Amino acid sequence: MEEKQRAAEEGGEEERKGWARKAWESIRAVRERSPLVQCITNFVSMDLMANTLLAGGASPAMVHCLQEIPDFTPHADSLCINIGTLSPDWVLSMKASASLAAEKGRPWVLDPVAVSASDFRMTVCLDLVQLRPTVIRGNASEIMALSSASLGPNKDFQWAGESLFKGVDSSHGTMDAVEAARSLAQRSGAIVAVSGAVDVITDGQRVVGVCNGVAMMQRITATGCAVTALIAAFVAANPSNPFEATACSLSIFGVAGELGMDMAKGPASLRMHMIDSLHGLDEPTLLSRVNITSLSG
Ligand SMILES: Nc1ncnc2c1ncn2[C@@H]1O[C@H](COP(=O)(O)OP(=O)(O)O)[C@@H](O)[C@H]1O
Ligand SMILES: Cc1ncsc1CCOP(=O)(O)O
Ligand SMILES: [Mg+2]
Repeated sequence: MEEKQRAAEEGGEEERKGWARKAWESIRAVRERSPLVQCITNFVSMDLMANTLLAGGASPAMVHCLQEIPDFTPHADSLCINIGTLSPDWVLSMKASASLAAEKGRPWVLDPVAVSASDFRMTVCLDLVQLRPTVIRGNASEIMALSSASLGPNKDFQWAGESLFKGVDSSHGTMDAVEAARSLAQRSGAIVAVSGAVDVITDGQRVVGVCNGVAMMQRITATGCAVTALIAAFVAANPSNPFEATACSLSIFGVAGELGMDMAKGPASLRMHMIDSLHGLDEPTLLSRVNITSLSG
């Protein structure tokens, strides 16, 4: 019995080390290739998102003007679409850009911020899901609401508590969202990532959990938006495996949060130290801290 337990623990450590190695290779690829990431994002997140991309080794560009999309999107290595401060003219840009990215075979990532805040937001998000995002990253409440709505209006199946949620912060834990995420991934063809204390990533079959980060990250606005953009950079630089790239980017962002927290006095200084830590992340630190494990076969 003891022997079996030891073997399982050793297996777990071997798996963790394997993921840590992948995480290091994936950030190296971002640093080497410096992918150009086009962001159509909310006003709140623009600064943190651009600085997170730069600290991670990517090149951010906040370009949302409809007239610029045909010239710009084909040159971007990936695209991040975030519905946080939505308005009708931006929806046109989002759809044009997502269609072009898909046409060119470029990855694009969707952040369904506060998707259940209004019918308008939900309808736009469902339309965007039809344009086949490579990755969808939201918090638990957002993924549960989007997954439920994507089943269609006549389906009587509802995720518990989903209708109570209206704001940008989650009122659910990520473990409540595993089945919703898996179901959304299967129906959309996207990798679905649910952020929280344990980030959950699924391609509809495999499910992994990322146990990095600190709770204080939730007290800084736009950390979720920023990690979605980081996913877009990682998927661009590691195109052959978007599932692994997504898990690695969430883990790396979490590690930056952990390192930043060692120096921070509160949310404002954590924001600064997190960016510094992401920029300075080295191989030994990453190899010892990445904490990704399978949650199912
Ligand atoms: N309780 C927590 N412990 C550790 N990390 C967390 C916790 N809550 C959120 N995070 C991290 O903070 C980042 C933003 O996630 P989250 O707050 O869920 O997104 P959003 O801002 O979209 O609601 C993610 O990298 C996530 O892993
Ligand atoms: C506060 C707020 N309001 C509209 S978008 C936004 C930022 C949300 O950022 P995040 O989803 O990363 O918490
Ligand atoms: Mg969010």
